Amino acid sequence: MIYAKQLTKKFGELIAVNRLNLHIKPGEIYGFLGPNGAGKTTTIKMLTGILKPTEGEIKLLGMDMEKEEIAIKRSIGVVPDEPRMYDNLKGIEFAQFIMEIYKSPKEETMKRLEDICAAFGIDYLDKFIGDYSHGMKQKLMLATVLMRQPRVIFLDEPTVGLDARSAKILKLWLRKLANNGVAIFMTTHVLEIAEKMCDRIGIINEGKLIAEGNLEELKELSKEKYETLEDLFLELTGGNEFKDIIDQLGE
Ligand SMILES: Nc1ncnc2c1ncn2[C@@H]1O[C@H](COP(=O)(O)OP(=O)(O)OP(=O)(O)O)[C@@H](O)[C@H]1O
Repeated sequence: MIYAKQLTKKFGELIAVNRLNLHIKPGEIYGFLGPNGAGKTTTIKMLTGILKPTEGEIKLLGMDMEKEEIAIKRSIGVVPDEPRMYDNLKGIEFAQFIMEIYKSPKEETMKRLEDICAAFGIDYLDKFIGDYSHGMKQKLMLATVLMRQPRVIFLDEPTVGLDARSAKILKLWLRKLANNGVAIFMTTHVLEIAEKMCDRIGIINEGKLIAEGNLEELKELSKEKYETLEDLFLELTGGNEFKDIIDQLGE
């Protein structure tokens, strides 16, 4: 569903993503973790056709990004960390606009949108997007992606800005989609979410994928037997340099 081979992005001298290999299967929720500036968003941008890689190969749903970019973009769903929408449209107008762009069957998609809005507590489709909070925009963005039923979904920090209820609904919703064969690629800084939600986790640091596997496999990789993903993550990404500071702060 998601395949990347030797994926690399350079910004001048900086290698933001360095020879990344990924292989994500149908029904899998893949968590992509890494410290600030590690290369997560750059990876998502390349995988979703927003940014052209310097080197490497991308295939989504068996299609080659170089040859079938439009067909890929039509088939996938992307929820960016900063949802950009048209402030002068009402929520419902934005949803209809998306349906038209993607040529979604109207009646059926509208029915799904209603169900999603009911689940996420979206009762503001008749109001202008310009008057929404960050979380309200995030939920509308999610709804307009989910209503299209894409087979592959990318989410950049999906729970940021969501209240506890919406975050919980999102987790359940994504698991249901995965059970139906959808592949989900998400970044998060919330390690607890990765631990609870993801079937497999990849850790990127300074552009390189330094570890990958399910929770048990990742724990095997660490020098010490860690109980939590947080401790393991800190070890793998060099965060133990801060151990003294953490000790001073009394943890
Ligand atoms: N358009 C750009 N031009 C130059 N450098 C960039 C550009 N976009 C990203 N970078 C750099 O590439 C590196 C990776 O950035 P990226 O946004 O992918 O990190 P991230 O893992 O998503 O970080 P965060 O967790 O803070 O969102 C950083 O050093 C960043 O400064």
